[in-house]
Amino acid sequence: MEELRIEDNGRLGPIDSSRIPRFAGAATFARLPRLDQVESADVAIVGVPFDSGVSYRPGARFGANHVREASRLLRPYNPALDLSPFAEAQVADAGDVPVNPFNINAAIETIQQNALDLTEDGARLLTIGGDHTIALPLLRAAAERTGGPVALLHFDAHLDTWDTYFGAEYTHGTPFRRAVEEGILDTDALSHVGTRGPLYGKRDLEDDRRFGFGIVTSSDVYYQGVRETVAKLRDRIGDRPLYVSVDIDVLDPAHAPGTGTPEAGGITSRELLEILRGLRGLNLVGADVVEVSPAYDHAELTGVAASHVAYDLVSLMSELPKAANRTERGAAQRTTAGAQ
Ligand SMILES: N=C(N)NCCCC(=O)O
Ligand SMILES: [Zn+2]
Ligand SMILES: [Zn+2]
Repeated sequence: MEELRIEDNGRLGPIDSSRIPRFAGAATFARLPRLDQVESADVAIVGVPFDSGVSYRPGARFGANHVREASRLLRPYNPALDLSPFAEAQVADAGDVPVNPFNINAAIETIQQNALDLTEDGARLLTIGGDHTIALPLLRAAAERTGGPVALLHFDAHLDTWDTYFGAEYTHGTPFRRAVEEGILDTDALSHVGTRGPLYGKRDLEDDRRFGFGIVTSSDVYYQGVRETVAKLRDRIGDRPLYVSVDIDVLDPAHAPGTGTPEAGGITSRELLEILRGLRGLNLVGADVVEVSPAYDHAELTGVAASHVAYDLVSLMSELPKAANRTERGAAQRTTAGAQ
């Protein structure tokens, strides 16, 4: 069947929802073309169906396709930024990374390799998870591409700088401690936003501070508001290469019930979107939206919130030039299959 896509500014855009009902056909993110349907992408969106690193409720392996389904209603013009992201840049859906559900180390390696492959030509990568374990290989790939440590802006109810769970080093509660240990994060420019909820002990916060993180808690966002939050974050990030990781549980469970480790007292989707829009112009080299677990979702609330978060992140990326990669890995070094 003919796809009847919008073409704008030479870019192959979404299927035209005025001619093919938006609820028809297979879902790609925002009904965009698949990566194999375009010559090359400036912004690629990839799914990582992996949830073998969770400590509580499972199901985030189904998150990427849930977000794709919920993204059918997105439209091509973003009024909040006065921008048409799919005309500004060629954006495409790269499908899912074929991750091993039984071997976390193998999955991490596959994710890293696929992220490197997808960014080889300077494309900026937005990943839809998956549990938060996947941020580690994505950060490794981002740091390899930029040729040094990256700034991190981490939206989450949780710190995710814990050490181990049941002796396991690579879990969804530990990616950012591992990343600091590996030297791939710029420890002058690390921020958590939306943190809240009970911890194991005060030591969690002491460790986190020692690693270099600054914290804007969920309550801080409430008391100081979006503008001051954005100003503080921008100040800390400066012009460094920036990776943004969004755990959807940063939102209050009322806004995003479909997640694995929910905590009361979260920020609203409006606050999150406004903070993201406040990052306009920063050197966003990569981003993810993780921890969407559809079995716990209701009325697609979480899927819709995550799809809008992804849309605004793609909008920010669409305005940036292709990334100037500092390092490149030859094809011979690749050991894994390309994204499916
Ligand atoms: N990354 C997420 N969503 N959660 C981490 C929670 C770790 C814990 O169960 O203590
Ligand atoms: Zn979390
Ligand atoms: Zn997390």
